[in-house]
Amino acid sequence: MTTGPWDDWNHILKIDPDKELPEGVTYGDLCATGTDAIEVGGTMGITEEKMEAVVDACAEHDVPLYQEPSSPDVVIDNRALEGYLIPTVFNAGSPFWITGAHKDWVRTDDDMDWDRTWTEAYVVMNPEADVAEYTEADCDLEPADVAAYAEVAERMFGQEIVYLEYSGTLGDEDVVEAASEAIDETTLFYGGGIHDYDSAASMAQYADVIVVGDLAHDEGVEAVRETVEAARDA
Ligand SMILES: CC(C)=CCC/C(C)=C/CC/C(C)=C/CC/C(C)=C/COP(=O)(O)OP(=O)(O)O
Ligand SMILES: O=P(O)(O)OC[C@@H](O)CO
Ligand SMILES: [Mg+2]
Repeated sequence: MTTGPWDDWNHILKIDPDKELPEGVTYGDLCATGTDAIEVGGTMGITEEKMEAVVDACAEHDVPLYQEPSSPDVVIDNRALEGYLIPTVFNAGSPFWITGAHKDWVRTDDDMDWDRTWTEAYVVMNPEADVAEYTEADCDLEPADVAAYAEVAERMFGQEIVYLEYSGTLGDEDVVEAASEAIDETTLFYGGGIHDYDSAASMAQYADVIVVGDLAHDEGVEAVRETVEAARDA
């Protein structure tokens, strides 16, 4: 299976263009936390203008930048981006979030930049998160269900990334462990509720890459650094 830059990552910082930074914190400070990559994205309130502003603010700093669009109309064409990580939600309630939005996107673009485009096979796990409501995800899943989704993603759909998304709450270790055991070459991303060294370590023991989001907006740089350290130690 082809590999990607994420093979060498431990930590991603996800910056939400619709959220403020804590007082005194700059995008440059967040780029300098030691994170391996920055994903720019969020579910609600996203516009091209907000996306551009964050990408431009991070562009001069030495960290790979990726856009993670929540819909085709917010995809931006910005050379500072290494590329696009496009979600597809395996447990979505509507096929629109599995292949429909993707079809619409490709249909409107006659010059797709495939060399910079990858997919992330999401399994959305927190029913309270905006992303669960947005995609009408079926979050009522046992570890064995999640493991099966992960195996299907790798073996049947050739996905290079499986993303366990607990956005806003810390996940169940048994679920993350089951998913990690179900896949071989595919890289396991885990995101949701990571807020300190220990919570980062608990997920990084099973996930290949941990994704930290709201912490950057709520707490700032030191808290994010702790999670980078945990990801590296794992
Ligand atoms: C085909 C294209 C270009 C886009 C569609 C991509 C899809 C299927 C998006 C589905 C939704 C999704 C998985 C978005 C990714 C970003 C994400 C999960 C953000 C975090 O969500 P929350 O934390 O719930 O949202 P807020 O923090 O904005 O409330
Ligand atoms: O904001 P948190 O809860 O850290 O979640 C990170 C990321 O998985 C959200 O898409
Ligand atoms: Mg969020």
